[in-house]
Amino acid sequence: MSLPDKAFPVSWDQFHRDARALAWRVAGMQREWRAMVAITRGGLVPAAIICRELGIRMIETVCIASYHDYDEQGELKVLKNVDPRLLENEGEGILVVDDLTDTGKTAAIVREMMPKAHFATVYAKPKGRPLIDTFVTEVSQDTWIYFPWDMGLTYQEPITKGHGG
Ligand SMILES: O=P(O)(O)OC[C@H]1O[C@H](OP(=O)(O)OP(=O)(O)O)[C@H](O)[C@@H]1O
Ligand code: HPA
Ligand SMILES: [Mg+2]
Repeated sequence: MSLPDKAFPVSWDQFHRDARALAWRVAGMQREWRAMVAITRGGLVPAAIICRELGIRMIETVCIASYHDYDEQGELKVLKNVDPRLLENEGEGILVVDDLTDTGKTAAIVREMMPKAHFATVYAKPKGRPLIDTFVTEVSQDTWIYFPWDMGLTYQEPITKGHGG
């Protein structure tokens, strides 16, 4: 796997704060949501935080699998679709949640199913941004976001090691 130029590690605390900030933004729209759709698997985490904040109890998933590398994304496969009732009215009143949009390919597939749904992600990269209605933080396209559920505590070399410090 090739490594990204820049790394953006996110702790559980920071993710909770950022997901809550996304909930505040969506709450500010003062809309009633028919249901929330989480894009698995990454979207399940912000979905849990946001549905709690917004009082949404009807939670559905759309399950999409992809082979992912930093600069390469394989074919996307829809493993499970949403309940057809949510597709009524082109997804109007549905809040779709994911952890991030990168190339926008995942969001584009779900957008095709529900063109009128509201798409919210915690993080966004420039290519995916046009596909998303609300997000919290934008990072550059050459940044890899490291989510807390993909990380563990490891020893860090001192910054000055090997530099005469
Ligand atoms: O905008 P894109 O380039 O499509 O990338 C964004 C998607 O990639 C990640 O999911 P991934 O497919 O890695 O699967 P996961 O959520 O199961 O980890 C992330 O959770 C988004 O869903
Ligand atoms: N981080 C984690 N998963 C991802 C990313 C990222 O920056 N882009 C696409 N899937
Ligand atoms: Mg995902």
